[in-house]
Amino acid sequence: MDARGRAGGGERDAGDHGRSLLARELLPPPGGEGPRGALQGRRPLGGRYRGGDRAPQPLGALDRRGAVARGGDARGGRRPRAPKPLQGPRRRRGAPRPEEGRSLKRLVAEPTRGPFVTVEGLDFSGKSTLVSRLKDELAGLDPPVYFTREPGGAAAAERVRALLLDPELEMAAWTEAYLYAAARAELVTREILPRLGRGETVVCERFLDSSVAYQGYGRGLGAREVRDLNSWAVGTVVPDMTFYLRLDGEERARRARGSEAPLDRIERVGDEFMGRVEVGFEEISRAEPGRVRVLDASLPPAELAGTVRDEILGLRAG
Ligand SMILES: Nc1ncnc2c1ncn2[C@@H]1O[C@H](COP(=O)(O)OP(=O)(O)OP(=O)(O)O)[C@@H](O)[C@H]1O
Ligand SMILES: Cc1cn([C@H]2C[C@H](O)[C@@H](COP(=O)(O)O)O2)c(=O)[nH]c1=O
Repeated sequence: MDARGRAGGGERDAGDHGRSLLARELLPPPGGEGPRGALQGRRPLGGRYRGGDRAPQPLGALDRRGAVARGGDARGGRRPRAPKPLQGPRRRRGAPRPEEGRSLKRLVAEPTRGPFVTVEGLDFSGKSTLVSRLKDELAGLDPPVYFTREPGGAAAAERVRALLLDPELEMAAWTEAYLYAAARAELVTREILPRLGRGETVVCERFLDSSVAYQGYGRGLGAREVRDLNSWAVGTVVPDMTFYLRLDGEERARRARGSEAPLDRIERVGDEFMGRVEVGFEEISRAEPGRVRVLDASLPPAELAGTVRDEILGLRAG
């Protein structure tokens, strides 16, 4: 349960059961080092990134297969030890399986990556309402649609969520940014990557854009710095499509007043902060019109859900 008493969308103890080959390769051995073997040789935590002038990988730059397949360092630097890539040719759903005689390993390495969709927006813009309708509209599909949220969606990440949203806690802006990134690393490694690798669709309420908007713009840490920090957490996982729920301040304030739940630590920061966060989301959507679809969040919930459902079905159809 979170600060508002809501259960996590995809919360479950990931455990070891049913984990895909890909996930097993990404997860550390017991007592091992970290979510990616790639974390060897990383820059030290703490202090600002002084890694020189290499730009982080632009969001939205990778195609669906490539986003998971390529194991290289998103910053073009030292190549991390790459996970085994999903690099085989794409097999259309229903097409004949590769001919007999090919090794099991080869077959395992050839699933079609599923679409990764995120829902973004300011607090009270209607993300949870939209996602809850989508759960009904997209139930029972094969491959399934998996719904999750950030921060959270995995046992350890839900614990981090509780810390992040605890109104009793104070923390430095970089501490906050690292904790969001840590929760993201857990969710990506344990839940998102394995599912995409099995061809499932993943819909995530908030993702990296929220860190860029809230910590990068809102807290003033810088969009590039926050993306850079998060490159270790997301690896090469980039949303195929992001729905940004745009809502004017007045309607947002009206919805906030109508909410009975106590405000969490971030919601308490104040209007100026939220104004900067909004600028962040607007900048992201301007910079990446191909990935970010802006929705008028004042439309009726059923209309919004219908639009997003159709887009997701379109993505699944390829
Ligand atoms: N399309 C809509 N039209 C009118 N009211 C809406 C709409 N969508 C959501 N609401 C209402 O706005 C309030 C906030 O919605 P919701 O909890 O879905 O937002 P949220 O973006 O998930 O918020 P948070 O990020 O703070 O969790 C709720 O009272 C909800 O009923
Ligand atoms: C992922 C992410 C979230 N936040 C903020 C945004 C919200 O205020 C809370 C999450 O609560 P919600 O009810 O689930 O929307 O956390 C952030 O500041 N940075 C992030 O990366």
